[in-house]
This record gives sequence, C-alpha cells and structure tokens, in this order.
Amino acid sequence: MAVITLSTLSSSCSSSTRKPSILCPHYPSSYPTAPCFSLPRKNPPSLCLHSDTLKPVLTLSSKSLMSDEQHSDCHVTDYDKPREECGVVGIYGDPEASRLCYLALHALQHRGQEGAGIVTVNNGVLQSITGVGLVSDVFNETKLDQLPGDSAIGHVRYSTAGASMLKNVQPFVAGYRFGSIGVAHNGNLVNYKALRAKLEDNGSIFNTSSDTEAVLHLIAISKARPFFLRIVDACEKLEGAYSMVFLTEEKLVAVRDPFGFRPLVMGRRSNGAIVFASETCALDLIEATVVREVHPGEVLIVDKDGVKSQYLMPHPEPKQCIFEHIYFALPNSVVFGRSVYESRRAFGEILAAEAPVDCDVVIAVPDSGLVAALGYAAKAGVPFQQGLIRSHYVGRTFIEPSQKIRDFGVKLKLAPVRAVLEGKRVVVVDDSIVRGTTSSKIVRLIREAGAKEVHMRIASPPIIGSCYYGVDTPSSQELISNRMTADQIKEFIGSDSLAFLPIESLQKLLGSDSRNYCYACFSGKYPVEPREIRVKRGGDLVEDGLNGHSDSIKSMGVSFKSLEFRK
Ligand SMILES: O=P(O)(O)OC[C@H]1O[C@H](OP(=O)(O)OP(=O)(O)O)[C@H](O)[C@@H]1O
Ligand SMILES: NC(=O)CC[C@H](N)C(=O)O
Ligand code: SF4
Ligand SMILES: [Mg+2]
Repeated sequence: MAVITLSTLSSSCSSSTRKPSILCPHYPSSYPTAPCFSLPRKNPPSLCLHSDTLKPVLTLSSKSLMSDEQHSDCHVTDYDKPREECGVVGIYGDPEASRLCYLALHALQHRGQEGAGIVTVNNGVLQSITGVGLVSDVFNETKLDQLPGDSAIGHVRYSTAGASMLKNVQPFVAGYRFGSIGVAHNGNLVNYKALRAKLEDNGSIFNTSSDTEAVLHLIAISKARPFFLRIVDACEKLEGAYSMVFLTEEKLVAVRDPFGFRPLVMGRRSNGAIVFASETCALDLIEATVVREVHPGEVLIVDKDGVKSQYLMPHPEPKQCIFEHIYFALPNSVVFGRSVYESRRAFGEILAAEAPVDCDVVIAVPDSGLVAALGYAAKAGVPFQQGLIRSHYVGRTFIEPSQKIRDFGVKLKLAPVRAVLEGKRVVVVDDSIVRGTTSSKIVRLIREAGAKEVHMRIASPPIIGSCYYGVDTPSSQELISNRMTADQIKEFIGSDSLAFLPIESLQKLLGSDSRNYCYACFSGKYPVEPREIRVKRGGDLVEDGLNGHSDSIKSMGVSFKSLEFRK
C-alpha cells in the first residue's frame, strides 16, 4: 500500500543579490540578479510544517517493504567489499519521462541496490515514489502510471552517510517558500556534520539522516536570486563529492562538484529531450546520444529556453575517481571521457608486461575482473578460459548470518571449472583486493579443482585507505594492503605469486590526464580533507543522524540480523 504525504516546507530569506561566480561563454553576463522579496526573519526555520507554501509536494513511498516507523532488524550486506555508489538520472522534455527514468535506473542498478526513487513534475506539482530494494522491486506499471509529466529525476542508492532506511532513499523532495525542489545525489559530503549542526542551530529540522538533505536546507535559506543561483550558492558551501540533479516545476539542473569525483554526463534524445546520467550505459539504453560530460564545477540549467551553463567557484584541478574505471562503472560505459572497457583491458595488458609468469591458462574473477583478464591473456599470448562460473543469483550483497556460513559466500557465488583448471598453471586476474576474503577463498577453490600453480594478478594498486567521496570502503585497518606487504598477502591468500598494478604504470597509462584523477585510496593523499567522516566497519551500520533508529530494509531476498550501531 502506498502512503501519500503532503509535505510542506517554507523558508525565508532577506534581501540580497547574487551574481554567478564564473560565467560560461554561453551564459549571458548580464543575467539579472534581483533583490529577494521574501520576509526577513531572524533564524528562520528552513522547514516549517505550518507553512504558507505555494506548491504542495506529493510523495508516494513504496510500502511494499517495511516503513520507516517499523524499527526492526538491520540490513546485512557484504561489508568486505568496496560497495557501489549511487546512480542518478535526470530527464527534461519527454512525455515518457518517468518510464525513461525507470529504464535508465535499471542500467545504473549496479551503482546502488538499497533503494530507488523517481520524482516527476506534473501540472506544476512534484510527485515522488521511493522505496527500498531494487528498481524492479520499487516500480511497476501502476506506479509508473502515477508519475506522469515530461521531466523527471531518479536515483539508485547505496548509502555512505545515513543508514539504510526508507526515509533516506532519494530523490528527496521539499517545498519551500518559492516552490518545490527534488534532488538526487551521487557522492558524499565531508562537511555534512558541520553543515547540519549549523543549520540546526538556525532552526532547520532534518527529515532524514542523509548528508544530501543539507543541500535542500541550504537552498531554502539562500538569499541568492534567481532560483538557480540558490543552487550555486548552496553547492559552494558543500565539501566533498557531489554529482547531483535537481528538479523544480520549471527546471532540471545538473551539478558536479569542482573536483568532479563522481561522473555525470549529458545526452540528448532524438525528440530533443535532455538527459543526465551517472554513466553513459544509461543513455545508451534510452537511446540518448552523449552530448558531453557535465564539467567538474559546472552547473547546467535546462528549461524551456534551452541549456545554460554556469560554474561554481574556481578550483585547482579535477580529481575524478579512478576506481570508477577499476571496479564501479560498467565496461560498456565511457566515464571521464575514457572507455571503461579499454581502461580495464589496458590494466590487464600492463600486468602481463610487468608481472609475467609462465602459465597455461588465464582466468578472471567475474564480473569485474573479466576485462582485465582478457587484456592479460592477449598480451601474454596465453588462452583465456572461463575457470570460474559466477552465479547470477548471488549479487554483490548476500547472506551473512554467521562467520561460518559467511565462508560459503565466495563458494556460493563462484564455482571453479575442473576441466579448465586441473593440472594447469593458472593466472587469476581480479580487479582489486580489499580485505582479501575473495582472493584467499578463490585460491583454495582453484587448488581444490586440481590446479598445479595459482598466480594472482590484481588490476589495481594496493588499497591502503578508505574512500570519503561516495564509495563505501571499509575502514583502513580492515584493508589488507594497509596491514600487509604484497609478500605477506601472497602468503595469506596462499597463491604461488601475487602482483598488483603499480600506481606509476596506471598514471603513465592515463598520460597528461593523470593529474585529473583521485588515487587517494592507493596513495593516502586526499584531495579534500576528510575531517569529520568516519568510515563504516565491517558488520556495522553507522547511525549518524538524530532521527532515531536505523531502520532496516528488506530487499533482494537477503537475510537480516540485528547489528549494533557504533557511535
Ligand atoms: O578482497 P575482498 O574483500 O574480497 O574484495 C575484493 C573483491 O570484491 C569485489 O568483487 P564483488 O564480489 O564485490 O563484485 P563483482 O562481482 O562485481 O566483482 C572485487 O571485484 C573483488 O573481487
Ligand atoms: N553512494 C552515494 O553516492 C550516496 C549518496 C548519499 N551520500 C547517500 O548516502 O545517500
Ligand atoms: S579515494 Fe579511491 S574510491 Fe574514493 S574517489 Fe578517490 S580514487 Fe575513488
Ligand atoms: Mg569481484
């Protein structure tokens, strides 16, 4: 059963004007900035339930799964892994906006499986459906019929801040004094706690424990005019990673943080509709042609007059996440202007050139090790074979009811092919080692299947630090490469040899573009100081909000158990 919430928010602002900080050549430098006309108030509440809001917000929360009020067990996921991030999509000017959004979210499902949502604009009203679980769990024909309109934004979530619970599922929608606004965010704000504390001091009441909500409050209290400059004003107060899409009654706005940590690309459909998505694979699915990336620090505003570009405050140089190429993005996507497939293949080729070994067969750890293994095999001139079969019924998250059963995790997901492995010297290529769980189990499985030698090749440098920019890696103490040398890891996983992709070779491959990438989880050099973020530990969920319990979600057929929250 769906619940309908009429949520109203108000804010006030005092008179002020705001000019764009940097103007794009296509943007009129004479853009009018008018004084704000609202009532000045001291410490104005940015959220008010007795508001004189102009436009109501219609929110439908999918109740096919448990509600926020039903505090129960916690969502158990595979915390060994660098987990996926979020995916965002935005569509302007297509009568099938919500259906296209739904399809695009399917293409981005690998980026987040905790929750999904779509917001559309219909007759000047923002309508929202969000729910926990996969896109296919949350939406069906009937739900999509409830989302008419020719503009939409959508989100698939994997939490980085704020627990896994329905109220944190995006897009978020709020009504404020001048209208309504929806937002979908991929990334993580490293100054969220400070921002929230300040906003709360000034009277803001938060509805969620997600970092993303802060931007809505900042927009509501901004004194900038016209509207999109409120978004610019708010974003300039954010630190960390944000690729976001905003939807209002009239506009679709896409923003990428100045470092461009997370991807965001713009496309166009043949009917002229403008589309934004985290990865190009989403554009391909809905037959939109890639126009270009949203540049780091850029704000793109789409309305009936076309597309305008604006920039946030200047910044030294982009720091795009190299891990998108190593693990997160799909190989059929082009991310940061590079084909993910070609990157991974090149990583494998470099490994073959720099860490050769006599072998009979090259195999991959599916899925994300596959393309690098193809590169390794081609360069080494050794046959590639499918030595491990992946079960498609076990996702990137699975049941972990106890340590004993947890050991079955890898076995459940990956099965060795004796016909390929028996009596062979095997090179096994994977994209990364996080805690070493997968590698150690795989080496054992392959030996049990009769392999004579097992040589692990890892298509990324050793991960020594946590990510604070939208990827949910374990804390650094839990990262095996933070505690052990490559030789010690080789002993730990029981392989005959082990080699990682050297960071220098990775940077050499990227050439002059190399300085535009973030390598912090390999180098420990963080482009934006993660001063207030604590990373989740294995088995933990972090309750960082003041909104009560971290409620569970039930999704994807995973099992649940109670977990303790660390403060
Ligand atoms: O060292 P560990 O802690 O075991 O983590 C590393 C493994 O986790 C990831 O795979 P994952 O199973 O998440 O997804 P995939 O099927 O997309 O490769 C990654 O590709 C490695 O295989
Ligand atoms: N992985 C992400 O991009 C998460 C977005 C946001 N920080 C959240 O936790 O919902
Ligand atoms: S720390 Fe690692 S995972 Fe995080 S943005 Fe930088 S390269 Fe990507
Ligand atoms: Mg893997």
